[in-house]
Amino acid sequence: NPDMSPSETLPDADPNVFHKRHLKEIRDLGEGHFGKVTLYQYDPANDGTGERVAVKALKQENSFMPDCWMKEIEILRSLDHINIVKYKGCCAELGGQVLQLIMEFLPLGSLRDYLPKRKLGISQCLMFAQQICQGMDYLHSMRYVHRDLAARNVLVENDGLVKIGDFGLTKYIPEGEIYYRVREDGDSPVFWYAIECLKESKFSFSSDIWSFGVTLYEILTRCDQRQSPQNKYAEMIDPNHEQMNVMVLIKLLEKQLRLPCPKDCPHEVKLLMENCWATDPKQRPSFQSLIEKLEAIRR
Ligand SMILES: C=Cc1cc(F)c(CN2CC[C@](CC#N)(n3cc(C(N)=O)c(NC(=O)OC)n3)[C@H](F)C2)cc1O
Repeated sequence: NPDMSPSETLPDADPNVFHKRHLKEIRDLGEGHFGKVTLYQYDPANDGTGERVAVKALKQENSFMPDCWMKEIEILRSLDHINIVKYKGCCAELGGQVLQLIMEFLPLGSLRDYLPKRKLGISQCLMFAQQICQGMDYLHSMRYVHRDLAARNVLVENDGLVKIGDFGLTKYIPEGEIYYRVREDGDSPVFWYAIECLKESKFSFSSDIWSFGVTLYEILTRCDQRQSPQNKYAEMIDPNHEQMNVMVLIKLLEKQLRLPCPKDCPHEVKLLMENCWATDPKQRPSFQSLIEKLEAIRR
C-alpha cells in the first residue's frame, strides 16, 4: 500500500522504526512556520500501553524542501547529550515524500509553560541556565548554530533537568567559516536576534550567545509574559510616534539600550547577561566560559 515506507520491511525490533499505522494522535503541542509538533501514542500492541512520543511534521505544502527537513532529522540523530531532547526515529509516509521526526515527549513542556507556574528560586534558575549552556556548548562543538534559542524551545524533564527541544532553524557552519547568512522569512524571532543578525542576517556561534542572554532574561523573569522581550523593548520606545519594527529595534540597540535586569537578579548575573549582548560579536563570551561563570555564581 502507498504508505509502506522503505523501512516497513525491517523487523519491528528496530527501535528507530515507527510505523504510521501504530501512531495514535493525541493533541497538538505546537505550530511553527513550516509545520507542527503533535503528541502521539505509539501503540503497536494496540492495547493503549504504548509510549507517548512528540512528532514533528512538515506542512504538506512545505514538503518540497526535503533537503533542509532531512537536515534537521540528521542533525538531531547525530546529537547525544543529556541537555538535548532525544531523537527516537523517523516515520516516512507516501513512500518518503512526507517525513516525520519522532522525539521523546517531555510532558512538563517548555520553560515558558513551566516557570510561571513553579516559583523557582534564583539558584535553580541559574542551574537551568547552566544546563542550557552545556547543551549549547556541545551543539557548537559539533559546529551547529541553533539560531532559535529561547525559553519556548527549552523543555523541562523535571525540577533538576532541562533540554534544548527544537532545532528547526539550526544550521551547520562549515570548517573555516564564521557566519551563516540567510534571507529571513516573516516570523523570525527578532527580539532574540543579535544586532548583526537584524542588520546583515549574519548568524554565528556568537549570535547564539546573544540569544542565550535573552533566554536567561526570560528565565529570571520566570517567563512572565508582561515582561517578555517584545513588551520590554516596546516600553523603551515612545508609543506615540513610532510602532515597533526591526528598524526601530536596530536603532534602539545601536543606542546601546538593552533589556532591563529583573528585580531579584544578582549583580554578577546582570554583568554576564550584558556581556552576551555586546555589540561586537567577538566581545561576547563562549558557552564554555558561561558555564564556568555560572558555576562560580551558583556556589
Ligand atoms: C515545523 C517546525 C516547527 C513546528 C513547531 F510546532 C515548533 C514549535 N514547537 C517546538 C517543540 C515544542 C517546544 C520545544 N522544545 N515541544 C516539544 C515537546 C516535546 N518533545 O515533548 C513539547 N512538549 C510539550 O509541549 O509538552 C506539554 N513541546 C513545542 F511543540 C513547540 C517549532 C518548529 O520549528
